[in-house]
Amino acid sequence: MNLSGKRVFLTGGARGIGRGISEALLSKGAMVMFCDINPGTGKQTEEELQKQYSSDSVSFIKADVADSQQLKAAFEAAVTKFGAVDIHINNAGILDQRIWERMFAVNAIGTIRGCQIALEHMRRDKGGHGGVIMNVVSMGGLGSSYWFPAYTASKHAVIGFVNSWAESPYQPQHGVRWGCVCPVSVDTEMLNMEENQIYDLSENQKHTATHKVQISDVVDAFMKLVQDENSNGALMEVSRENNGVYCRRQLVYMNNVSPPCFMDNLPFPGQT
Ligand SMILES: NC(=O)C1=CN([C@@H]2O[C@H](COP(=O)(O)OP(=O)(O)OC[C@H]3O[C@@H](n4cnc5c(N)ncnc54)[C@H](O)[C@@H]3O)[C@@H](O)[C@H]2O)C=CC1
Ligand SMILES: CC/C=C\CC(=O)/C=C/C=C\C=C\C=C\[C@@H](O)[C@@H](O)C/C=C\CCC(=O)O
Repeated sequence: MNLSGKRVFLTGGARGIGRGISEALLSKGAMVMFCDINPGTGKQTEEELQKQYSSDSVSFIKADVADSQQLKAAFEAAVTKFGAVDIHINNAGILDQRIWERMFAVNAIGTIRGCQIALEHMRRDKGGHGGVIMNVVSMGGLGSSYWFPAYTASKHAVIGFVNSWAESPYQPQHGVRWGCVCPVSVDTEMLNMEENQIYDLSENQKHTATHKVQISDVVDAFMKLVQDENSNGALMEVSRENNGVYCRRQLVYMNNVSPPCFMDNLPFPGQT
């Protein structure tokens, strides 16, 4: 997929992985509008990216993804500015077991709502132009993680939702391609946690020190996934062991026959 001229809306782009993805897309000629709950960092990032690229190609809008009206208004602002959105990226997320219901509202409900808003806009069977919906999930969404169960559940919810749309027999009519990047711990502000924010903080810190990856690793994997037009409903792991490897790479629906799912890290047939 050629990213030049593509119109992107991304959530949680003020810093961290979201900012990294925005920069990579801008460097390929895409246009990005990003939202964030933090107006100070959002504005600052907007200024820095506008200097580096151009003021037309990137802009910030304040929105809390857990607030349906704010999220919808932010997405609509991108549609108004660009004419349409081709790529929607749900990235905003938090990790704090003390406020697990809020965490669900942001990670699961905010992401699912983002998918629904983007799908309604993009689906060809309702007059849209098709598009791509990508999600920054977590390796926690692929299995169990006893040190943050509710966070893990919020990420499982996203994968269940995305899989269901990606595998729909109507997916070809929708013309929307789906994907999830699933990183292990990433060296971002999210790792700066207080006691009680997760269970077993010290054990987790030891694990993180030896396993964490960098934002650039997630960005590289994301760029591979977003450009791979032969994927739909793919889950891409980002870890030191399996960086940018498909845990599941699902073929685009063909002839109305359920496509194969690859649930391991073996190379996709025909790939090295
Ligand atoms: N850092 C890590 O170890 C990992 C992070 N992830 C996921 O990656 C995504 C990005 O995380 P990071 O960049 O690491 O975190 P981060 O904390 O550095 O950045 C998250 C951004 O999202 C924004 N945000 C938070 N709540 C929001 C809301 N309600 N509405 C709009 N914006 C909001 C924050 O203000 C911040 O700018 C999250 O979904 C996270 O769960 C996944 C695996 C590992
Ligand atoms: C410290 C927390 C910071 C950020 C949040 C976050 O998302 C971090 C996640 C870090 C690690 C999660 C690992 C979870 C792993 C288990 O669910 C595994 O059982 C995954 C299972 C299979 C993966 C596919 C494979 O390798 O075959």
